[in-house]
Formats: sequence, structure tokens, C-alpha cells
Amino acid sequence: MAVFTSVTLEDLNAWMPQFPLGKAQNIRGIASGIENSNFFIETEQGEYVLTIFENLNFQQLPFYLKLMRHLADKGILVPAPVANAEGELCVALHGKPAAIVSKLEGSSQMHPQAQHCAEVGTMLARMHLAGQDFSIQQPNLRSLEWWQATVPSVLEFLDSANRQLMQDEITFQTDFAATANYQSLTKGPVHADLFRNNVMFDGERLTGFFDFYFAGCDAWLFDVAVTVNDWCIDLTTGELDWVRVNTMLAAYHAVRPFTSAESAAWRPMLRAAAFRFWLSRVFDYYKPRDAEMLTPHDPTHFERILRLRIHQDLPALPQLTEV
Ligand SMILES: Nc1ncnc2c1ncn2[C@@H]1O[C@H](COP(=O)(O)OP(=O)(O)OP(=O)(O)O)[C@@H](O)[C@H]1O
Ligand SMILES: N[C@@H](CCO)C(=O)O
Repeated sequence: MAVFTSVTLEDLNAWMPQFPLGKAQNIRGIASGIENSNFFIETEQGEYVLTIFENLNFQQLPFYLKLMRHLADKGILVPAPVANAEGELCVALHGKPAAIVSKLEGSSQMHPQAQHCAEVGTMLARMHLAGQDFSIQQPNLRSLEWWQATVPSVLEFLDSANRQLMQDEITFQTDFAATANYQSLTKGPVHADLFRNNVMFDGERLTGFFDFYFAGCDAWLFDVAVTVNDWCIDLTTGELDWVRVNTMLAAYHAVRPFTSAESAAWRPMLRAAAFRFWLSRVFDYYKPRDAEMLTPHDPTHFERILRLRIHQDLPALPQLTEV
């Protein structure tokens, strides 16, 4: 179970008076998740989620929590962090940063149909637009700089074909990031990890995006590519399902039209999105932070997706019709 730091009801009630939620009546550890310790808590004001951050620090967290607050205030369906009496969203618990956020209704849709992809595409575009006037800048901490620093540390664990693929791709992505095409892409706060397990649905109704702790300022198209690479594929082969891709892209485009620069960058960005998760999964697999507690994700899944995105035919991004 992914609770690295345990919290009893007594611990919680000693800490809770600073929040306007009354007494906590129950606390339950959440088994899924590999980054943080998460709990459902029942308070006099209803159910909330308590997260203890195992890897992020007090300097990094205001970006994520204030972004969620900003988006929630603009009507984007995301968990709303609760401030304490001093107006702080992030407060130490057992010496680690912790936050309370609202609990989303519903559950993850692990077998999405086109309709679910449309809902995700629409909310993603709305989220990008709503984040435009967010004032805090923090880079995506899992982008090019992290890739460049991390690749050398994992090459020794790969066979020669994968070592070659990883070296070729980091070179390709370094060159791509230096192009005028890449530089001209619209950037802003992105979720950067919008997988099926980070979105809640109640039937076909999307009830929220969550787990913003890989968010950062990056190209909006990177967010679209990460999302397509998880929501619109056959999970066993990594192949794109063109109906789901086209439905998600059309829904996004109807809210925030894609630019011609984004069309030109689509394939490199799908590759970047696959590479990011191949690398982080290889890293977590071979260099786990705590080997006993983490159940690493399968790295070969994204190696397969990266190989496909380099060569396969791709559905084009929708374009504005010229008049
Ligand atoms: N605001 C929320 N509302 C409802 N459920 C939530 C909320 N936040 C987290 N959960 C539940 O807790 C589980 C774990 O949360 P989360 O995915 O954020 O953990 P994590 O450790 O960051 O995991 P990972 O990085 O592996 O996705 C989710 O799958 C979801 O069931
Ligand atoms: N979504 C990531 C896990 C970290 O959030 C993955 O599937 O590798």
C-alpha cells in the first residue's frame, strides 16, 4: 500500500483545528498511487483528501496547490485545496508538507470510449485557457533538463537496442527543443500526467482532473500528447485508436484551436510524451527510492509507444479553416 507516512486519527485531530473543517471522524489510507501518502478523511464538513508529500518540498508545493485553487476558482473541475487559518494551503504534518483538498466524486474510467475522450479534451482545453493568467512560474520538473540529467544514469541497465533508442531520442528531443517551431509553441501551466487514473468520471460525466504534482509550465501540446498517449491507445499494443484520438483532438480544438506550429510539432511531441514516461519508468524501476514500498510501472509499455510514434501514421491535428 502506498502510505509511506502513517497518520492516526489522534495525529489528525491534533493538527486539524487550524482548518475550518471541524473535527475529523475517520481517516482511511488510500492504497493506489506511488508518489505520495494519500488518505480519505471524514470531517464535520464532509469528505476530503489528505496528502502527505513524500518527494516535493515546501518551496515547490505552492505552485501546485495555488494552481489547483486558481483553476477551481475558475470553474475547472479539480480538487480545491483548503487553506488553514493563516491562509496557507501547505502545512507540515509529521515533518513533511501536507495539504487537504476536496474529494472528487466518481471513479477512474480505465476503459475509455470516444465520449470520455471528448470530455477530457474539452476540460483540458478549458484548463489551459484558465491557467493563462496564473502568476507563478515553475518549469515542468520532468522535462528536457531532467531527461538530460537522468539518461546517463540509466543507460547501463538497458540492452544495446534500447540504449541506442534512448541516446537517439535524447539527441532528437534536444534538437527539437532548440527549433523555432518548438520555441513558438504556446506555453503555460500543464498537468503533464493526465492518465486515465488521474481523472474521475461519474458515468460519462467528467467530475475532475487530479494529481497535479507533476504539473509545470510547458507547451500545451505536450499535455495533449501525454493525454492522447494514454487515453487513446490500445493498452496492450500502444497503438493509437484513431476514433478516440480524433474525438479528443476535435473536442480540444473546439475550445482552444490548435495552431499550425502545433501541427508541425505533433509527431515530435508525441515522441517526447512517450519518452518522458519511458525514462521515468526505467528510472523508477532500476533506481527506486524505496524498493520495498514502490511497485514500479512497466517501462516496456512506453518503449513500445515511443517506437510506434517514431514511425507510424498519425492522425493530424485539426486545423482552423482559412476563409
Ligand atoms: N481529490 C481526490 N478526490 C477523490 N479521490 C482522490 C483524490 N485525490 C486522490 N484520490 C484517490 O487517491 C488515489 C491516489 O492518488 P494519486 O493518484 O494522487 O496518488 P499518487 O501517489 O500521486 O499517485 P501516482 O503519481 O501514482 O498517480 C487516486 O487513485 C484516487 O482514487
Ligand atoms: N503516470 C505515471 C506515473 C506517475 O504519475 C506513469 O504511468 O508512469
